[in-house]
Amino acid sequence: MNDLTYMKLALQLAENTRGQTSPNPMVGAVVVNNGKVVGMGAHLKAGGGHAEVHALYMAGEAAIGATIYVTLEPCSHYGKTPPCADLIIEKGIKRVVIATLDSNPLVAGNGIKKLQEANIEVEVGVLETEAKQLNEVFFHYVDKKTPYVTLKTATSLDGKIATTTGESKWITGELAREDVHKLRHQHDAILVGVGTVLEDDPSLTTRLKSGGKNPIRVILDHQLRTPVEAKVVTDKEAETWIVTTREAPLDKKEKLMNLGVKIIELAGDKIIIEDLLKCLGEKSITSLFVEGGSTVNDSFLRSKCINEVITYIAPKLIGGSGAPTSFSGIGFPNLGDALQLMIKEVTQLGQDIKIVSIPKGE
Ligand SMILES: Nc1c(/N=C/[C@@H](O)[C@H](O)[C@H](O)COP(=O)(O)O)[nH]c(=O)[nH]c1=O
Ligand SMILES: [Zn+2]
Repeated sequence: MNDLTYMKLALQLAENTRGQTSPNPMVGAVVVNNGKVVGMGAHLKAGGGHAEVHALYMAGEAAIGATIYVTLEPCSHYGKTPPCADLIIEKGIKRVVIATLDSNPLVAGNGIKKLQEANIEVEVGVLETEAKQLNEVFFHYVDKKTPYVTLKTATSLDGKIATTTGESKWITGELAREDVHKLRHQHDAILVGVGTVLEDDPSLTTRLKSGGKNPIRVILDHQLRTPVEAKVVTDKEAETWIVTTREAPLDKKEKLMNLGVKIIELAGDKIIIEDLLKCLGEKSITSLFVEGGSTVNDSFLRSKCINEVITYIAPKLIGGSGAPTSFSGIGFPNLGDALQLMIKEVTQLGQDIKIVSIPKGE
């Protein structure tokens, strides 16, 4: 067993908390003494104990002279819990192996400095790429203060999201749709346009056999056309925020607010995606799952604010020039302006293909 083995275990512990630690990063820690794992832990929720605290608590006396593997630099500032760097020193740890530094420039390196001043051996960069990938949403949010945007589409082989008569249930199969619900669980918020609310009356909740949390539902609706009897208003399954503009009629605003909907009014008479993301970031939304429809997708596409695209393709041919595709609106008239992506992953889910891609140059 070596450093890689134990850091892989720490990364696995962190990965399994995906969707429950926001707005904090996912972190895993493993304490090893004389070739034996004597403690392990993960940060389970924001405000809860950090991974190192759980692992050191489990290790007890066995932490003396041991090595701790942590996927992110131990914190050195008093947040909701005392600094882990101090605890590591207090518990007698001899060596600290860290996968990656904290991305917050205010704290990066302070934890390490504290440890080295206490004559603890520190090594940084073990499985660094994996650790950065694990928390790419967190690092993006710390850096930009806006949510990491994942745009998802589900189409037939000929790129349709519905038939010419608007029928769309379902294009993709069980496994692909279950995968979408896992993504909903992992995101702080899910976003659709009012067109999708009017067309599908979606609930936008997470329905997984193993349970899962419902993301906050964000509806883009600049004239406030969302019906008061829509599921997202009446089902009380999750918070619903409707983003609108000064064009919204006052009486409709009051009616929806009385039904528990949060109304976010942006300046101007149309919704600018950059302003929307800034506003959501200020409300601690670190990850946003854009589930369409085609008008909203077009606005995000042209805003160049997409961080990841997930495309599900079903082996069906729907046809019909009037059948909608995943992006409508004006798009990019010049091919040279098209959003160039890089494919990161292609998997098959039942009969459907899932493609994960990111904008080139990300
Ligand atoms: N038509 C399809 C989708 N359609 C996606 C959206 O248009 C739907 O309104 C939304 O998923 C409905 O949300 P719900 O009510 O919470 O189930 N998405 C998919 O992955 N496959 C499809 O075949
Ligand atoms: Zn900590």
